[in-house]
Amino acid sequence: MAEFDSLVDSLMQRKNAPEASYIQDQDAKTLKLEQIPGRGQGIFAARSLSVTDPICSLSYPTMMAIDSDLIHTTCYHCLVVTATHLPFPSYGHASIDLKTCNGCHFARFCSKNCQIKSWHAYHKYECKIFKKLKNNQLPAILRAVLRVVLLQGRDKLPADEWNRITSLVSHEEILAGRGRSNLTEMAEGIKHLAESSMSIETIQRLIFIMKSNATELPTPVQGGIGVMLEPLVAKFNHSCEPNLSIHRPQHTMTSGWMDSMQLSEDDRKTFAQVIPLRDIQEGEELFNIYVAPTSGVKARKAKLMEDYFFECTCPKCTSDAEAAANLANQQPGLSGQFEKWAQEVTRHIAQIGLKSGPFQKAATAMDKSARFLEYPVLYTSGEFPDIARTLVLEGLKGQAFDEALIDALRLYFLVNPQRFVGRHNPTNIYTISLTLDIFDALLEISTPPGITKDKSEKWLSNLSSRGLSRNSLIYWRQKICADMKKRVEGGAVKDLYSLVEKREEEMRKSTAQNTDVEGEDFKRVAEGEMRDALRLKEPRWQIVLQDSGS
Ligand SMILES: C[S@@+](CC[C@H](N)C(=O)[O-])C[C@H]1O[C@@H](n2cnc3c(N)ncnc32)[C@H](O)[C@@H]1O
Repeated sequence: MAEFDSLVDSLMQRKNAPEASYIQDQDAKTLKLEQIPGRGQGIFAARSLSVTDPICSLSYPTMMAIDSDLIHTTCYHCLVVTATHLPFPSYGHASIDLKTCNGCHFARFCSKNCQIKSWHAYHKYECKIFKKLKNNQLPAILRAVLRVVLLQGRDKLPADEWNRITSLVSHEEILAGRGRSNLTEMAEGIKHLAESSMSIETIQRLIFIMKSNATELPTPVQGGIGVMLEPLVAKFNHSCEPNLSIHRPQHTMTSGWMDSMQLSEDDRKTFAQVIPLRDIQEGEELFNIYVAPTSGVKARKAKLMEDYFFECTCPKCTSDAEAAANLANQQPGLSGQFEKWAQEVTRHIAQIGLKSGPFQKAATAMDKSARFLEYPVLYTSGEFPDIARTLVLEGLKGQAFDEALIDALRLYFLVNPQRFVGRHNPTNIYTISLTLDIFDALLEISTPPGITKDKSEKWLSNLSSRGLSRNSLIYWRQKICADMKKRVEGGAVKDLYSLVEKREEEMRKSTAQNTDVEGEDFKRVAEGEMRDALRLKEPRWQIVLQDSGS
Protein backbone atom coordinates (compact mmCIF):
# COMPACT_ATOMS: atom_id res chain seq x y z
CA MET A 1 0.00 0.00 0.00
CA ALA A 2 2.80 2.35 0.97
CA GLU A 3 4.54 1.57 -2.34
CA PHE A 4 1.39 2.38 -4.27
CA ASP A 5 0.95 5.65 -2.36
CA SER A 6 4.54 6.49 -3.09
CA LEU A 7 4.13 5.86 -6.81
CA VAL A 8 1.03 8.06 -6.92
CA ASP A 9 2.87 10.78 -4.96
CA SER A 10 5.79 10.77 -7.34
CA LEU A 11 3.59 10.75 -10.45
CA MET A 12 1.61 13.66 -9.03
CA GLN A 13 4.79 15.51 -8.23
CA ARG A 14 6.14 15.02 -11.72
CA LYS A 15 2.86 16.00 -13.32
CA ASN A 16 2.57 19.17 -11.24
CA ALA A 17 6.19 20.05 -10.94
CA PRO A 18 7.57 22.81 -13.08
CA GLU A 19 11.24 23.65 -12.41
CA ALA A 20 11.37 24.86 -8.79
CA SER A 21 12.20 28.53 -8.59
CA TYR A 22 14.26 29.59 -5.58
CA ILE A 23 15.03 33.15 -6.58
CA GLN A 24 12.13 35.60 -6.52
CA ASP A 25 11.70 37.96 -9.48
CA GLN A 26 12.74 40.98 -7.39
CA ASP A 27 16.07 39.29 -6.53
CA ALA A 28 16.91 38.08 -10.05
CA LYS A 29 19.39 40.93 -10.61
CA THR A 30 21.12 40.18 -7.29
CA LEU A 31 21.28 36.39 -7.10
CA LYS A 32 21.73 33.50 -9.48
CA LEU A 33 21.50 29.75 -8.96
CA GLU A 34 24.25 27.65 -10.49
CA GLN A 35 25.48 24.08 -10.57
CA ILE A 36 28.89 23.51 -8.98
CA PRO A 37 30.85 20.29 -9.47
CA GLY A 38 30.87 18.34 -6.18
CA ARG A 39 28.50 20.70 -4.36
CA GLY A 40 25.19 20.43 -6.23
CA GLN A 41 23.58 23.81 -6.72
CA GLY A 42 24.58 27.03 -4.98
CA ILE A 43 23.75 30.73 -5.04
CA PHE A 44 26.07 33.32 -6.56
CA ALA A 45 26.15 37.11 -6.52
CA ALA A 46 24.80 38.37 -9.86
CA ARG A 47 26.24 41.83 -9.07
CA SER A 48 28.67 43.21 -6.55
CA LEU A 49 27.14 43.52 -3.09
CA SER A 50 28.02 46.10 -0.48
CA VAL A 51 28.36 45.13 3.18
CA THR A 52 26.05 48.03 4.04
CA ASP A 53 22.98 46.68 2.20
CA PRO A 54 20.84 43.61 2.89
CA ILE A 55 21.13 41.08 0.05
CA CYS A 56 17.43 40.19 0.03
CA SER A 57 14.37 39.85 2.24
CA LEU A 58 12.71 36.61 3.27
CA SER A 59 9.03 36.24 4.03
CA TYR A 60 7.41 34.20 6.82
CA PRO A 61 8.40 30.54 6.33
CA THR A 62 5.74 27.83 6.01
CA MET A 63 7.85 25.02 7.36
CA MET A 64 8.97 25.97 10.83
CA ALA A 65 8.40 25.22 14.49
CA ILE A 66 9.28 26.71 17.87
CA ASP A 67 11.37 24.60 20.27
CA SER A 68 9.13 22.80 22.78
CA ASP A 69 10.73 24.48 25.81
CA LEU A 70 10.19 27.98 24.34
CA ILE A 71 6.54 27.50 23.35
CA HIS A 72 5.40 28.97 26.69
CA THR A 73 7.21 32.25 26.13
CA THR A 74 6.80 32.80 22.37
CA CYS A 75 3.73 33.86 20.39
CA TYR A 76 2.94 30.88 18.20
CA HIS A 77 2.15 33.11 15.22
CA CYS A 78 4.17 36.35 15.19
CA LEU A 79 6.99 34.72 17.23
CA VAL A 80 7.33 37.65 19.58
CA VAL A 81 9.41 36.56 22.55
CA THR A 82 7.82 37.48 25.86
CA ALA A 83 10.47 36.32 28.30
CA THR A 84 13.94 34.97 28.08
CA HIS A 85 16.58 33.34 30.16
CA LEU A 86 18.16 36.79 30.38
CA PRO A 87 17.00 39.16 33.09
CA PHE A 88 16.92 42.21 30.81
CA PRO A 89 13.54 43.52 29.77
CA SER A 90 14.89 44.66 26.39
CA TYR A 91 15.22 41.02 25.31
CA GLY A 92 11.57 40.18 25.67
CA HIS A 93 8.21 41.82 26.01
CA ALA A 94 7.54 40.84 29.58
CA SER A 95 4.40 42.98 29.55
CA ILE A 96 2.71 40.79 26.93
CA ASP A 97 0.53 38.16 28.45
CA LEU A 98 0.29 35.13 26.18
CA LYS A 99 -3.08 33.38 26.03
CA THR A 100 -3.11 29.60 25.77
CA CYS A 101 -5.14 27.95 23.00
CA ASN A 102 -8.29 26.47 24.57
CA GLY A 103 -8.16 23.52 22.22
CA CYS A 104 -4.64 22.11 22.48
CA HIS A 105 -3.38 23.93 25.61
CA PHE A 106 -0.03 23.95 23.80
CA ALA A 107 0.14 26.97 21.46
CA ARG A 108 0.14 30.45 23.01
CA PHE A 109 -0.76 33.74 21.36
CA CYS A 110 0.02 37.38 22.05
CA SER A 111 -3.31 38.61 20.64
CA LYS A 112 -6.69 37.53 19.30
CA ASN A 113 -5.50 38.61 15.87
CA CYS A 114 -2.47 36.28 15.91
CA GLN A 115 -4.69 33.46 17.16
CA ILE A 116 -7.27 33.96 14.39
CA LYS A 117 -4.62 34.28 11.66
CA SER A 118 -2.82 31.19 12.89
CA TRP A 119 -6.08 29.24 13.17
CA HIS A 120 -7.07 29.91 9.59
CA ALA A 121 -3.60 29.45 8.15
CA TYR A 122 -2.56 26.18 9.88
CA HIS A 123 -3.44 25.77 13.54
CA LYS A 124 -6.97 24.41 13.01
CA TYR A 125 -5.37 21.33 11.43
CA GLU A 126 -2.76 20.81 14.15
CA CYS A 127 -4.78 21.76 17.23
CA LYS A 128 -6.59 18.47 17.79
CA ILE A 129 -3.35 16.54 17.22
CA PHE A 130 -1.53 18.59 19.85
CA LYS A 131 -4.51 18.10 22.17
CA LYS A 132 -4.21 14.31 21.78
CA LEU A 133 -0.45 14.41 22.38
CA LYS A 134 -0.83 16.38 25.65
CA ASN A 135 2.54 16.18 27.40
CA ASN A 136 4.23 14.15 24.65
CA GLN A 137 4.56 16.81 21.98
CA LEU A 138 6.72 16.12 18.94
CA PRO A 139 10.15 17.76 18.68
CA ALA A 140 10.24 20.95 16.60
CA ILE A 141 11.62 19.37 13.42
CA LEU A 142 8.75 16.86 13.28
CA ARG A 143 6.13 19.50 14.05
CA ALA A 144 7.44 21.46 11.05
CA VAL A 145 7.05 18.36 8.86
CA LEU A 146 3.60 17.67 10.32
CA ARG A 147 2.45 21.17 9.34
CA VAL A 148 3.49 20.70 5.73
CA VAL A 149 1.86 17.27 5.54
CA LEU A 150 -1.39 18.71 6.92
CA LEU A 151 -1.38 21.73 4.62
CA GLN A 152 -0.50 19.74 1.53
CA GLY A 153 -3.21 17.18 2.32
CA ARG A 154 -5.78 19.97 2.32
CA ASP A 155 -4.49 21.74 -0.78
CA LYS A 156 -3.48 24.70 1.37
CA LEU A 157 0.12 24.83 0.25
CA PRO A 158 0.75 26.72 -3.01
CA ALA A 159 2.04 24.28 -5.66
CA ASP A 160 5.25 26.27 -6.14
CA GLU A 161 6.00 26.15 -2.39
CA TRP A 162 5.55 22.35 -2.28
CA ASN A 163 7.66 22.12 -5.40
CA ARG A 164 10.46 24.26 -3.91
CA ILE A 165 10.48 22.21 -0.70
CA THR A 166 10.35 18.77 -2.31
CA SER A 167 13.00 19.63 -4.92
CA LEU A 168 15.59 20.29 -2.21
CA VAL A 169 18.47 17.93 -1.55
CA SER A 170 17.32 15.09 0.73
CA HIS A 171 20.27 12.67 0.66
CA GLU A 172 17.61 9.99 0.78
CA GLU A 173 19.79 7.60 -1.20
CA ILE A 174 22.29 7.66 1.69
CA LEU A 175 19.79 7.86 4.55
CA ALA A 176 17.39 5.27 3.16
CA GLY A 177 20.39 3.04 2.41
CA ARG A 178 20.90 2.82 6.15
CA GLY A 179 17.77 0.69 6.24
CA ARG A 180 14.71 1.05 8.40
CA SER A 181 15.55 3.64 10.97
CA ASN A 182 13.79 5.60 13.64
CA LEU A 183 13.11 8.15 10.89
CA THR A 184 10.81 5.59 9.25
CA GLU A 185 8.98 5.21 12.54
CA MET A 186 8.70 8.97 12.84
CA ALA A 187 7.23 9.15 9.32
CA GLU A 188 4.71 6.45 10.24
CA GLY A 189 3.85 8.39 13.39
CA ILE A 190 3.24 11.60 11.43
CA LYS A 191 1.11 9.79 8.84
CA HIS A 192 -0.98 8.31 11.61
CA LEU A 193 -1.36 11.56 13.57
CA ALA A 194 -2.21 13.59 10.46
CA GLU A 195 -4.53 10.84 9.16
CA SER A 196 -2.80 11.58 5.89
CA SER A 197 -3.01 9.75 2.59
CA MET A 198 0.56 10.84 1.81
CA SER A 199 2.93 7.88 1.52
CA ILE A 200 5.33 7.05 4.32
CA GLU A 201 8.16 7.41 1.77
CA THR A 202 7.14 10.99 0.97
CA ILE A 203 6.80 11.91 4.63
CA GLN A 204 10.15 10.29 5.35
CA ARG A 205 11.62 12.26 2.47
CA LEU A 206 10.25 15.47 4.02
CA ILE A 207 12.05 14.55 7.25
CA PHE A 208 15.28 13.94 5.29
CA ILE A 209 14.82 17.28 3.51
CA MET A 210 14.27 19.03 6.83
CA LYS A 211 17.41 17.42 8.28
CA SER A 212 19.55 18.38 5.30
CA ASN A 213 18.25 21.91 4.79
CA ALA A 214 16.68 23.36 7.94
CA THR A 215 18.32 26.27 9.71
CA GLU A 216 17.81 27.84 13.09
CA LEU A 217 14.64 29.88 13.52
CA PRO A 218 16.37 33.10 14.55
CA THR A 219 15.30 35.91 16.86
CA PRO A 220 16.67 39.43 16.56
CA VAL A 221 18.67 39.27 19.77
CA GLN A 222 19.04 35.93 21.43
CA GLY A 223 19.89 33.13 19.05
CA GLY A 224 17.62 30.38 17.83
CA ILE A 225 14.13 29.55 19.07
CA GLY A 226 13.38 26.61 16.79
CA VAL A 227 13.85 25.39 13.23
CA MET A 228 12.82 26.69 9.84
CA LEU A 229 13.12 25.56 6.29
CA GLU A 230 13.40 28.56 4.01
CA PRO A 231 13.84 27.33 0.43
CA LEU A 232 16.20 30.11 -0.71
CA VAL A 233 18.35 29.85 2.44
CA ALA A 234 18.49 26.09 1.85
CA LYS A 235 20.28 26.72 -1.45
CA PHE A 236 23.27 28.44 0.18
CA ASN A 237 26.21 26.08 0.46
CA HIS A 238 28.40 25.93 3.53
CA SER A 239 31.71 27.55 4.40
CA CYS A 240 33.27 27.76 7.88
CA GLU A 241 34.05 31.33 6.84
CA PRO A 242 30.61 32.44 5.62
CA ASN A 243 30.01 35.70 3.77
CA LEU A 244 26.36 36.05 4.79
CA SER A 245 24.16 35.77 7.80
CA ILE A 246 20.40 35.49 8.36
CA HIS A 247 19.13 38.39 10.42
CA ARG A 248 15.67 38.87 11.94
CA PRO A 249 15.09 42.63 11.97
CA GLN A 250 14.15 44.36 15.18
CA HIS A 251 10.57 45.04 14.03
CA THR A 252 9.79 41.32 14.29
CA MET A 253 10.13 41.76 18.07
CA THR A 254 6.87 43.74 17.96
CA SER A 255 3.79 41.80 18.92
CA GLY A 256 1.59 41.19 15.86
CA TRP A 257 4.11 42.83 13.51
CA MET A 258 2.58 41.27 10.41
CA ASP A 259 -0.58 43.34 10.92
CA SER A 260 0.83 46.37 12.67
CA MET A 261 -0.31 49.64 11.15
CA GLN A 262 2.78 51.31 12.64
CA LEU A 263 5.06 49.45 10.22
CA SER A 264 5.57 49.92 6.50
CA GLU A 265 4.22 47.32 4.11
CA ASP A 266 7.77 46.14 3.39
CA ASP A 267 8.48 45.63 7.09
CA ARG A 268 5.27 43.69 7.52
CA LYS A 269 6.33 41.37 4.73
CA THR A 270 9.92 40.99 5.92
CA PHE A 271 10.44 38.14 8.33
CA ALA A 272 14.21 38.03 7.95
CA GLN A 273 16.99 39.41 5.78
CA VAL A 274 20.02 37.83 4.22
CA ILE A 275 22.84 40.20 5.04
CA PRO A 276 26.42 40.28 3.72
CA LEU A 277 29.26 40.05 6.26
CA ARG A 278 31.65 41.83 3.91
CA ASP A 279 31.67 43.35 0.42
CA ILE A 280 31.04 40.59 -2.13
CA GLN A 281 32.27 40.65 -5.73
CA GLU A 282 30.02 39.87 -8.69
CA GLY A 283 30.30 36.12 -9.42
CA GLU A 284 31.33 35.09 -5.88
CA GLU A 285 29.46 32.21 -4.31
CA LEU A 286 27.36 33.08 -1.24
CA PHE A 287 28.03 30.88 1.77
CA ASN A 288 26.10 30.28 4.96
CA ILE A 289 27.52 28.33 7.91
CA TYR A 290 25.84 25.05 8.94
CA VAL A 291 27.69 24.35 12.18
CA ALA A 292 28.49 26.31 15.34
CA PRO A 293 31.26 28.65 14.20
CA THR A 294 32.83 28.33 17.63
CA SER A 295 33.54 24.61 17.34
CA GLY A 296 37.00 23.40 16.47
CA VAL A 297 38.00 22.17 13.03
CA LYS A 298 37.73 18.47 13.93
CA ALA A 299 34.26 18.84 15.41
CA ARG A 300 33.09 20.95 12.43
CA LYS A 301 34.33 18.43 9.90
CA ALA A 302 32.79 15.52 11.81
CA LYS A 303 29.39 17.24 12.04
CA LEU A 304 29.38 18.24 8.35
CA MET A 305 30.17 14.67 7.34
CA GLU A 306 27.65 13.15 9.78
CA ASP A 307 24.72 15.48 9.00
CA TYR A 308 25.44 16.84 5.50
CA PHE A 309 27.61 14.13 3.94
CA PHE A 310 30.49 16.20 2.64
CA GLU A 311 34.11 16.78 3.48
CA CYS A 312 34.66 20.47 4.20
CA THR A 313 37.71 21.81 2.39
CA CYS A 314 37.18 25.52 2.99
CA PRO A 315 40.27 27.71 3.59
CA LYS A 316 39.35 28.08 7.27
CA CYS A 317 39.42 24.31 7.83
CA THR A 318 42.83 24.13 6.17
CA SER A 319 44.33 26.99 8.17
CA ASP A 320 42.78 25.83 11.48
CA ALA A 321 44.09 22.28 10.99
CA GLU A 322 47.57 23.69 10.24
CA ALA A 323 47.50 25.91 13.32
CA ALA A 324 46.39 22.99 15.54
CA ALA A 325 49.16 20.76 14.13
CA ASN A 326 51.79 23.51 14.69
CA LEU A 327 50.68 24.02 18.28
CA ALA A 328 50.74 20.25 18.93
CA ASN A 329 54.33 20.16 17.62
CA GLN A 330 55.46 23.10 19.75
CA GLN A 331 53.55 22.21 22.94
CA PRO A 332 52.81 18.50 22.83
CA GLY A 333 51.01 18.25 26.21
CA LEU A 334 48.94 21.41 25.95
CA SER A 335 45.79 20.17 24.25
CA GLY A 336 45.55 17.29 26.79
CA GLN A 337 45.74 19.79 29.65
CA PHE A 338 43.12 21.93 27.94
CA GLU A 339 40.73 18.99 27.59
CA LYS A 340 41.17 18.12 31.25
CA TRP A 341 40.43 21.71 32.21
CA ALA A 342 37.33 21.81 29.97
CA GLN A 343 36.03 18.58 31.51
CA GLU A 344 36.43 20.00 35.00
CA VAL A 345 34.47 23.17 34.24
CA THR A 346 31.83 21.27 32.29
CA ARG A 347 31.36 18.90 35.24
CA HIS A 348 30.68 21.83 37.58
CA ILE A 349 28.40 23.48 35.03
CA ALA A 350 26.34 20.30 34.71
CA GLN A 351 25.54 20.55 38.44
CA ILE A 352 24.41 24.19 38.33
CA GLY A 353 20.73 24.37 39.01
CA LEU A 354 20.89 21.72 41.68
CA LYS A 355 22.75 23.96 44.13
CA SER A 356 24.43 27.38 44.00
CA GLY A 357 27.94 26.09 44.89
CA PRO A 358 28.75 24.55 41.48
CA PHE A 359 28.45 27.92 39.73
CA GLN A 360 31.14 29.35 41.97
CA LYS A 361 33.29 26.27 41.38
CA ALA A 362 32.77 26.53 37.61
CA ALA A 363 33.66 30.25 37.69
CA THR A 364 36.80 29.57 39.74
CA ALA A 365 37.80 26.77 37.37
CA MET A 366 37.14 29.11 34.42
CA ASP A 367 39.72 31.51 35.82
CA LYS A 368 42.29 28.76 35.46
CA SER A 369 41.78 29.03 31.69
CA ALA A 370 44.23 31.96 31.84
CA ARG A 371 47.10 29.58 31.11
CA PHE A 372 45.54 28.73 27.70
CA LEU A 373 44.73 32.26 26.64
CA GLU A 374 48.06 32.73 24.89
CA TYR A 375 46.94 30.07 22.36
CA PRO A 376 43.86 31.13 20.38
CA VAL A 377 43.71 27.74 18.61
CA LEU A 378 42.71 26.26 21.97
CA TYR A 379 40.29 28.82 23.28
CA THR A 380 38.42 29.51 20.08
CA SER A 381 37.76 25.85 19.51
CA GLY A 382 35.32 23.43 21.04
CA GLU A 383 34.26 23.90 24.59
CA PHE A 384 35.69 27.28 25.55
CA PRO A 385 33.12 29.55 23.85
CA ASP A 386 30.21 27.39 25.01
CA ILE A 387 31.54 27.31 28.56
CA ALA A 388 32.04 31.08 28.57
CA ARG A 389 28.55 31.70 27.16
CA THR A 390 26.96 29.31 29.68
CA LEU A 391 28.72 31.09 32.51
CA VAL A 392 27.48 34.47 31.26
CA LEU A 393 23.90 33.22 31.21
CA GLU A 394 24.11 31.27 34.47
CA GLY A 395 25.81 34.26 36.10
CA LEU A 396 22.93 36.49 35.03
CA LYS A 397 20.29 34.02 36.16
CA GLY A 398 22.02 33.63 39.51
CA GLN A 399 22.70 37.38 39.82
CA ALA A 400 26.48 37.11 39.67
CA PHE A 401 26.90 40.05 37.30
CA ASP A 402 30.62 40.43 38.06
CA GLU A 403 31.36 36.89 36.82
CA ALA A 404 29.00 37.35 33.89
CA LEU A 405 30.86 40.49 32.85
CA ILE A 406 34.30 38.84 32.91
CA ASP A 407 33.03 35.96 30.75
CA ALA A 408 31.18 38.28 28.36
CA LEU A 409 34.43 40.25 27.97
CA ARG A 410 36.34 37.04 27.24
CA LEU A 411 33.86 36.36 24.43
CA TYR A 412 34.03 39.95 23.20
CA PHE A 413 37.83 40.37 23.26
CA LEU A 414 39.05 36.84 22.64
CA VAL A 415 36.61 34.46 21.03
CA ASN A 416 34.32 36.51 18.79
CA PRO A 417 36.94 38.47 16.82
CA GLN A 418 38.48 35.15 15.79
CA ARG A 419 35.35 33.14 15.23
CA PHE A 420 32.47 35.31 14.05
CA VAL A 421 33.78 36.46 10.75
CA GLY A 422 33.09 39.99 9.64
CA ARG A 423 33.04 43.09 11.74
CA HIS A 424 29.32 43.32 10.97
CA ASN A 425 28.39 39.83 12.05
CA PRO A 426 25.14 40.05 14.06
CA THR A 427 26.55 37.60 16.63
CA ASN A 428 29.26 40.11 17.50
CA ILE A 429 26.70 42.88 17.67
CA TYR A 430 24.49 40.88 20.02
CA THR A 431 27.41 39.90 22.26
CA ILE A 432 28.23 43.58 22.54
CA SER A 433 24.64 44.42 23.29
CA LEU A 434 24.57 41.83 26.09
CA THR A 435 27.91 43.06 27.44
CA LEU A 436 26.60 46.62 27.53
CA ASP A 437 23.52 45.44 29.43
CA ILE A 438 25.80 43.93 32.05
CA PHE A 439 27.87 47.12 32.28
CA ASP A 440 24.65 49.09 32.73
CA ALA A 441 23.43 46.89 35.55
CA LEU A 442 26.79 47.14 37.32
CA LEU A 443 27.05 50.89 36.86
CA GLU A 444 23.36 51.39 37.68
CA ILE A 445 22.76 53.08 34.34
CA SER A 446 19.72 50.88 33.78
CA THR A 447 19.16 48.05 36.17
CA PRO A 448 17.04 44.95 35.67
CA PRO A 449 14.25 44.43 38.22
CA GLY A 450 15.40 43.16 41.60
CA ILE A 451 18.90 44.63 41.45
CA THR A 452 19.55 46.76 44.51
CA LYS A 453 22.34 49.24 45.25
CA ASP A 454 24.03 46.97 47.79
CA LYS A 455 24.23 44.19 45.20
CA SER A 456 25.85 46.39 42.57
CA GLU A 457 28.27 47.72 45.18
CA LYS A 458 29.29 44.17 46.07
CA TRP A 459 29.85 43.27 42.39
CA LEU A 460 31.87 46.44 41.85
CA SER A 461 34.02 45.61 44.83
CA ASN A 462 34.55 42.02 43.51
CA LEU A 463 35.56 43.44 40.15
CA SER A 464 37.89 45.93 41.72
CA SER A 465 39.63 43.09 43.57
CA ARG A 466 40.24 41.57 40.12
CA GLY A 467 41.74 44.92 39.16
CA LEU A 468 38.83 46.55 37.32
CA SER A 469 37.82 49.88 38.88
CA ARG A 470 34.51 51.65 38.32
CA ASN A 471 36.20 54.27 36.14
CA SER A 472 37.68 51.58 33.94
CA LEU A 473 34.25 50.03 33.55
CA ILE A 474 32.94 53.40 32.39
CA TYR A 475 35.86 53.80 29.98
CA TRP A 476 35.32 50.34 28.47
CA ARG A 477 31.58 50.76 28.29
CA GLN A 478 32.11 53.91 26.22
CA LYS A 479 34.60 52.18 23.96
CA ILE A 480 32.50 49.10 23.42
CA CYS A 481 29.42 51.23 22.72
CA ALA A 482 31.43 53.17 20.10
CA ASP A 483 32.50 49.83 18.58
CA MET A 484 28.87 48.73 18.35
CA LYS A 485 27.99 52.01 16.66
CA LYS A 486 30.73 51.55 14.07
CA ARG A 487 29.53 48.04 13.29
CA VAL A 488 25.89 49.07 13.03
CA GLU A 489 26.64 52.18 10.97
CA GLY A 490 28.92 50.36 8.58
CA GLY A 491 26.89 47.19 8.08
CA ALA A 492 23.50 46.00 6.91
CA VAL A 493 21.98 45.51 10.39
CA LYS A 494 20.85 49.11 10.33
CA ASP A 495 17.66 48.58 12.26
CA LEU A 496 19.65 48.34 15.49
CA TYR A 497 20.88 51.90 15.11
CA SER A 498 18.09 53.34 17.21
CA LEU A 499 19.01 50.92 20.00
CA VAL A 500 22.58 52.19 19.96
CA GLU A 501 21.36 55.76 20.11
CA LYS A 502 19.18 54.84 23.08
CA ARG A 503 22.20 53.40 24.87
CA GLU A 504 24.22 56.54 24.25
CA GLU A 505 21.38 58.66 25.56
CA GLU A 506 21.14 56.54 28.72
CA MET A 507 24.85 56.91 29.17
CA ARG A 508 24.68 60.69 28.81
CA LYS A 509 21.88 60.88 31.36
CA SER A 510 23.64 58.65 33.85
CA THR A 511 26.24 59.65 36.41
CA ALA A 512 28.88 58.46 33.96
CA GLN A 513 28.99 61.85 32.26
CA ASN A 514 30.39 63.38 35.42
CA THR A 515 33.30 61.02 35.52
CA ASP A 516 36.48 62.03 33.80
CA VAL A 517 37.64 59.03 31.79
CA GLU A 518 39.32 60.93 28.96
CA GLY A 519 43.03 61.38 28.27
CA GLU A 520 45.98 59.16 27.39
CA ASP A 521 46.95 58.45 31.02
CA PHE A 522 43.50 57.23 31.83
CA LYS A 523 43.41 55.09 28.69
CA ARG A 524 46.67 53.42 29.73
CA VAL A 525 45.34 52.67 33.22
CA ALA A 526 42.03 51.31 31.92
CA GLU A 527 43.75 49.12 29.34
CA GLY A 528 46.16 47.76 31.95
CA GLU A 529 43.32 47.01 34.33
CA MET A 530 41.39 45.10 31.67
CA ARG A 531 44.47 43.12 30.66
CA ASP A 532 44.99 42.11 34.30
CA ALA A 533 41.33 41.26 34.89
CA LEU A 534 41.38 38.95 31.86
CA ARG A 535 44.80 37.65 32.94
CA LEU A 536 46.45 38.18 29.57
CA LYS A 537 50.15 38.63 28.99
CA GLU A 538 51.20 41.86 27.27
CA PRO A 539 51.87 40.48 23.74
CA ARG A 540 48.50 38.69 23.60
CA TRP A 541 46.75 41.81 24.94
CA GLN A 542 48.35 43.95 22.22
CA ILE A 543 46.94 41.59 19.59
CA VAL A 544 43.54 41.70 21.28
CA LEU A 545 43.57 45.51 21.22
CA GLN A 546 44.46 45.43 17.54
CA ASP A 547 41.74 42.84 16.71
CA SER A 548 39.06 44.72 18.59
CA GLY A 549 40.01 47.98 16.90
CA SER A 550 40.91 49.67 20.19
C1 LIG B 1 21.38 22.96 2.34
S1 LIG B 1 21.98 22.06 0.97
C2 LIG B 1 22.79 23.30 0.02
C3 LIG B 1 22.32 23.36 -1.42
C4 LIG B 1 22.66 22.15 -2.24
N1 LIG B 1 24.03 22.24 -2.75
C5 LIG B 1 21.69 21.96 -3.39
O1 LIG B 1 22.12 21.57 -4.48
O2 LIG B 1 20.48 22.15 -3.19
C6 LIG B 1 23.22 21.15 1.76
C7 LIG B 1 23.96 20.15 0.89
O3 LIG B 1 24.74 20.81 -0.10
C8 LIG B 1 26.02 20.20 -0.23
N2 LIG B 1 27.06 21.14 0.23
C9 LIG B 1 26.85 22.28 0.92
N3 LIG B 1 28.02 22.92 1.13
C10 LIG B 1 28.98 22.16 0.61
C11 LIG B 1 30.40 22.28 0.53
N4 LIG B 1 31.04 23.31 1.05
N5 LIG B 1 31.10 21.29 -0.10
C12 LIG B 1 30.45 20.21 -0.63
N6 LIG B 1 29.09 20.05 -0.59
C13 LIG B 1 28.37 21.01 0.02
C14 LIG B 1 25.98 18.96 0.64
O4 LIG B 1 25.51 17.90 -0.13
C15 LIG B 1 24.95 19.33 1.68
O5 LIG B 1 24.34 18.22 2.30
